[in-house]
Amino acid sequence: MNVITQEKHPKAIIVIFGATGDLAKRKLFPSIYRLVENNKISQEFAVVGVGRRPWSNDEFRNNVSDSIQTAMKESKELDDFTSHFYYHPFDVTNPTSYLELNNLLNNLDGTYETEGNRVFFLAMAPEFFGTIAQNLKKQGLTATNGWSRIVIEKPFGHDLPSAQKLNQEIREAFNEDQIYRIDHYLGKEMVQNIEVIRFSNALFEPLWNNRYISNIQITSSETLGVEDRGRYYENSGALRDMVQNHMLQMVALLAMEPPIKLNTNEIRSEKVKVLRALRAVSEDEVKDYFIRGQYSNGELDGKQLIAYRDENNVDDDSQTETYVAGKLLIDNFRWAGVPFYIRTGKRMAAKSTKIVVQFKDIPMNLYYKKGETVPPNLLIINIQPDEGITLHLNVKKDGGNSKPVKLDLSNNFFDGINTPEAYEKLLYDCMRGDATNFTHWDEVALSWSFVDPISEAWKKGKAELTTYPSGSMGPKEADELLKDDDNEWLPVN
Ligand SMILES: NC(=O)C1=CN([C@@H]2O[C@H](COP(=O)(O)OP(=O)(O)OC[C@H]3O[C@@H](n4cnc5c(N)ncnc54)[C@H](OP(=O)(O)O)[C@@H]3O)[C@@H](O)[C@H]2O)C=CC1
Ligand SMILES: O=C1O[C@H](COP(=O)(O)O)[C@@H](O)[C@H](O)[C@H]1O
Repeated sequence: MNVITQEKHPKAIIVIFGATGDLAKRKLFPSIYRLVENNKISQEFAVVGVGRRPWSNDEFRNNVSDSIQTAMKESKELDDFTSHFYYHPFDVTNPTSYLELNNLLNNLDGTYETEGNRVFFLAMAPEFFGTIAQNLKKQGLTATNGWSRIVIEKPFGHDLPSAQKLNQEIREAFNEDQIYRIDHYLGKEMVQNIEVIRFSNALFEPLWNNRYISNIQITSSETLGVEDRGRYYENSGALRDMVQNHMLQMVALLAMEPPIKLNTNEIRSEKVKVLRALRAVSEDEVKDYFIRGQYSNGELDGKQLIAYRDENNVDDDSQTETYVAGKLLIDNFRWAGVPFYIRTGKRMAAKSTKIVVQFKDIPMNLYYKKGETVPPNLLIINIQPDEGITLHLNVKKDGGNSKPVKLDLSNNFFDGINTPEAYEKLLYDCMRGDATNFTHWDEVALSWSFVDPISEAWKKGKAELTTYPSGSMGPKEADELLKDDDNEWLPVN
């Protein structure tokens, strides 16, 4: 059972494994800064960074300072803040070094009165997750008077068997309620808003089913290419990188039943039921339900872009997909017959994550001429870069009969554009013991079970790998997927 602390300003030592890396610099340090600045966590905090580089505390603090200046786009005196940061270099595969780390943590515990509370944030490659978890336990770092929690970055495995193995290794050292598996989409303001939009509006919930909804489309497109992550991405592809986690989590939130209570166990259990109800796609059916693509060269905003195969650390003949579109069916009473279309890709025309809920047509067309169709009502949940909701309605306007209009509740309607960063929220939740927006093992396992036959079919060449020009919205084959159902992708930019 997770106990959410009532303490307003939780206190703990945060140990970041991989503190010299990209994630720590771009996301974690600025998030900790904002938590302290906004008085969310106790001013009595300490952060210990672990990496192999032989940095001193001062070098580490300068790196933290740089990261915050870059993220906040301002230069502020940060010495006071960075004085809470300590660096402890060691190779995480060396068990004896954990004893020295423990001594440091015990000392800092005394200095900052953090009551033995520890967050171990694993911002490192997944092959180290099991070793670190086990050493933390064996060398006594979790045996304190306070609480110990472990935060695991993605990817959580490569397929179901590897995820099971990893889970077992972590579970030998930590209980499920101490494990916080990060899916940073669950920390996004508008992803968290899906539940609120659904369950606090009499307008939507009665319509949220196969009687009134025609289809749901989830798009998460990126303009960035694979950047310097070719080595990782070659073994991952868009299916494992985005679909297995972020996309399926959004499907689960959109499709789940109202939980009995808004607590961790009830919400997770409803999401699990959705993942269990996902219609499995057999290897031979994959080509009918999923399209995979890879970006070729192209142009975006006047800039020439190279093909995926020409990126660093990418095979000249790579078969890795940088784009996936799919049609998912949920076999339960609420959703039978309603396709959930998903698409995600790199080097697309726009950076945009949006959910479009398309309602069914009204029974009779009174206002449009014969041959004209009434534009469908749409509820659009804008996740990023704009945050908000847009409702497409038809009203009488400009003296005409009926015209489509948009009811737009965007950023400035909500409380400011500066909604907290996903990592900021998730770190705070973890320190309060709230695991609701982290993925339970059952969700991870079910997601891999769904995704594995797809990657297996692709590995066996059972479906074509198409290409799409960089700067486009993906391969044309993805349009066919919807056309077969008389649907089409609705624009996201
Ligand atoms: N970067 C991102 O935006 C995202 C990253 N992730 C995940 O976060 C994790 C970290 O990613 P990222 O920060 O990009 O990776 P980096 O390669 O930038 O950083 C890796 C870190 O691991 C440390 N490290 C590697 N081997 C050892 C070792 N044997 N002992 C001690 N430290 C070691 C490195 O320290 P040193 O070099 O000093 O040894 C470095 O701090 C990965 O699981 C990734 O998938 C997830 C989502 C987004
Ligand atoms: O987890 C990941 O997400 C990012 C996209 O995240 P967003 O918050 O910018 O939408 C993606 O670029 C990366 O490949 C993937 O690992």
